[in-house]
Amino acid sequence: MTQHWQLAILGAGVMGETVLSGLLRAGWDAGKITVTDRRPERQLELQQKYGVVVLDNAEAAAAADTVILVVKPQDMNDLLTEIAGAIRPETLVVSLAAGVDTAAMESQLPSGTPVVRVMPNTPAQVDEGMAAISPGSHAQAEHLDRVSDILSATGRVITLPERYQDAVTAISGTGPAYLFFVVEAMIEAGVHLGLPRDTSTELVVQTMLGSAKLLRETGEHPTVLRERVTSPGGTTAAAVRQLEEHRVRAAFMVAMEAARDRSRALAEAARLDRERRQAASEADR
Ligand SMILES: NC(=O)C1=CN([C@@H]2O[C@H](COP(=O)(O)OP(=O)(O)OC[C@H]3O[C@@H](n4cnc5c(N)ncnc54)[C@H](OP(=O)(O)O)[C@@H]3O)[C@@H](O)[C@H]2O)C=CC1
Ligand SMILES: O=C(O)[C@@H]1CCC=N1
Repeated sequence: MTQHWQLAILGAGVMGETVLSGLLRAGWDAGKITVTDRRPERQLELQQKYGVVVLDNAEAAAAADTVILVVKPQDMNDLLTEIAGAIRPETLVVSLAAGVDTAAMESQLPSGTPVVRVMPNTPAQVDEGMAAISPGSHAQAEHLDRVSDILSATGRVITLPERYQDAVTAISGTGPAYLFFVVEAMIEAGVHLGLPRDTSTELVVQTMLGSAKLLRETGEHPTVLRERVTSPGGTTAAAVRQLEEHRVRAAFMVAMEAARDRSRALAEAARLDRERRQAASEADR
């Protein structure tokens, strides 16, 4: 893959490393990717493991055409303040943070900076990621193409209006955790039914993988696939009745609403933090 631009990944924790390792697996040039992180031991680890150059945030942003921000939402205001002076008119800024909207980022960057907001997920670690991307007010098709190139190295990419991003965060961004939770519960249930833990784990993981593949490859509605497993008066009907009685479907609904609301609350907290800083800096003058 020909990589025409210099990339900086600012904040190489779980998700930053997921993007970095995915790009390198896909054949991107390590010499054209710089990374940053807060802790010196983490910086050394990244340098040794991936052979990438580690810089500070402002240096990395100044040298890059595309700057990918992968810090926690709560750390975003500090990071934007740190790099704003290093952003050139042609620099594309990409954020992977939950809840942080493009208007908020644009307000902290030089006027006219193209910004793209992304919600990725960790299955990108095995090239089965799902990412939704949304343009800010100055992002053009070429910027979306560039972000799509980066994320399609590790999975699927869709472009959506930004108003959907809180819901996307609740579904595909957070979703792997719900599925791991279900897997944990099923493994534990298998152990309670008397299976050895490793046997229960193998049965559950392969069932999860096979079911996902069946959904994707047949394109059938999940209700149809579930009905095919449900013999009249059989074991599945007995189990699903219990899931309904324990309101598992309703629990998913409220859990995902809570994730969506938390995404919105993170944006609101960041907004209040910016206003507090603004007021403090005006009081200092
Ligand atoms: N994990 C996931 O499944 C997903 C995460 N995201 C988003 O990705 C972002 C990162 O999440 P995640 O990777 O899980 O979090 P991590 O805490 O694992 O990674 C964030 C990293 O950024 C570092 N950091 C913080 N501030 C700075 C700074 N100013 N300069 C350089 N590095 C800094 C942190 O250092 P330190 O450890 O010292 O704090 C940490 O190593 C979040 O905004 C999250 O919403 C989106 C989708 C999925
Ligand atoms: O839990 C979080 O806030 C991040 C965003 C989506 C998945 N993990």
